[in-house]
Amino acid sequence: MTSRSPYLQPGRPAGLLVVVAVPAEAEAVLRGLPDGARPLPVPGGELRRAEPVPGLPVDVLAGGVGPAAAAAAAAAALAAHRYALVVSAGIAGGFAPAAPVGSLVVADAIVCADLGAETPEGFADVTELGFGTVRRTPPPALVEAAARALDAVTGPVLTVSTVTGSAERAAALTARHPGAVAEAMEGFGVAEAAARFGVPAGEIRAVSNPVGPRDRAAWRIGEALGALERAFRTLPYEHLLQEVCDE
Ligand SMILES: O=C(O)c1cccc(C(=O)CC[C@H]2O[C@@H](n3cnc4c(=O)[nH]cnc43)[C@H](O)[C@@H]2O)c1
Repeated sequence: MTSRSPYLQPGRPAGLLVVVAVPAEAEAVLRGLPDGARPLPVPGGELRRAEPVPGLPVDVLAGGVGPAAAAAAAAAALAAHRYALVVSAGIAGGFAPAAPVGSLVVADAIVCADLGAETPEGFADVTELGFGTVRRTPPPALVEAAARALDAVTGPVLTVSTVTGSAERAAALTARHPGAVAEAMEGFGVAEAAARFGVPAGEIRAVSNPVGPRDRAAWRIGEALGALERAFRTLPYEHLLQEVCDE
């Protein structure tokens, strides 16, 4: 096993960190994992550690809603424990027709869609403005293995700080990010924290609502949480960890 990450040393266990936003998502993920997850402290709270494969810990942390809370929570866990892979997970809005309600999505790019400035020529992201990045790319082998196992759609997943509530904004996002399959609020924060620790990151989402005109009554959160549970029951953990260690 070879790895560029200083966090993956031979003989030292390193598992998977799953960062969700809220406790309902954490419970759904944990229902998909073997019983007996135990609490472990992290700065500012606690996570729950399950072991779907002996010696392979899967830690589930509810980090809060939005990219800032997610980044802070992920960084705290990464500083406290050793991980080979970090995954942002939860419910999301799906872009039609690629990602209908109830479907699962695996990000092949994690894109911060609203970090930038309005200019006379339109929106310019921070990369265009000359500061940092708005895109993190999960390891392709990880994306392929997870998507195959979950029968999931793959494509860019956008991180936004405001849930889209109009057809106009949905159209603007797909025009700027062709092929985007979903939007959520935490993925880029988690990926930024992971990058700082030299750990690969991915994003898995279960679609609870279409991205578009605001219709809160149409959100199918129960259905999405069920899909999230199935995803975490199905993931081939050993294979995924091996893929990122072999990168
Ligand atoms: O609009 C509301 O009334 C409302 C009430 C409670 C919660 C919300 C949220 O926006 C929760 C955001 C939460 O869920 C993820 N999520 C799910 N669907 C979307 C979406 O279409 N766009 C962005 N984020 C979404 C997100 O990752 C947050 O964790 C709204």
